Amino acid sequence: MTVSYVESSKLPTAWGVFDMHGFEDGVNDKEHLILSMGDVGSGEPVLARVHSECLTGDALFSLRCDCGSQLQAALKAIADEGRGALLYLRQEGRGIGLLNKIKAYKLQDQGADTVEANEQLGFGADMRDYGICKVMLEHLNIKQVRLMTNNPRKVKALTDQGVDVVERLPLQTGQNPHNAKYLATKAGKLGHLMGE
Ligand SMILES: Nc1nc2c(ncn2[C@@H]2O[C@H](COP(=O)(O)OP(=O)(O)OP(=O)(O)O)[C@@H](O)[C@H]2O)c(=O)[nH]1
Ligand SMILES: [Zn+2]
Repeated sequence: MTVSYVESSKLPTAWGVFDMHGFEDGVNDKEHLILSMGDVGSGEPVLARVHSECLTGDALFSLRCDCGSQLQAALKAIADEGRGALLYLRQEGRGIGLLNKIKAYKLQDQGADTVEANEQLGFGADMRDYGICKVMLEHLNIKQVRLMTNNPRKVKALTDQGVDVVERLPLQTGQNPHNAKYLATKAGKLGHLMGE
């Protein structure tokens, strides 16, 4: 087991008061979070979001992607149900890191799409690893999830490691003129299900 639970506290947000649980990844020293609300360990499937860190979108209001809008929509959906969990995974830039994402953005400014930019830098299109999710979910006794995502590969990655994804819920929000090409590339090259 590479990820270990460290501590929990309350986290009041604009949408309600979440329970924040901190985890430490022993392999790469990354610090991951779950924000949960309600009795998620009761055995009923849990409304869940596995969100990959995007500093520019989540914290800096970037319109280059849809991450910030998806993060807000997921937290609101969980608060509306009064029960759910958001895993916040520190795999910035689809796993290549913030500084490499800036390099990828520069290549995109020069005409590359999000996949081509990663490849020109010597990375795969998507370097993320969801291997820690099961242990994090098990800590809260979550066995079945209703997953908010447009990414079927994320569903498969979780299923492959033994997380029971009983339902996939589209999470389409935050479209704007600046991210139109980005979203089209996700649908065309990365298999994201858009337009539902
Ligand atoms: N390398 C790279 N990473 C990006 C870029 N734009 C966003 N990201 C990162 O992509 C991750 C989010 O992944 P997305 O492909 O937008 O969405 P997803 O998580 O696969 O799918 P959803 O669950 O539907 O949101 C975050 O880690 C972002 O930092 C980009 O142009 N290049
Ligand atoms: Zn983003």
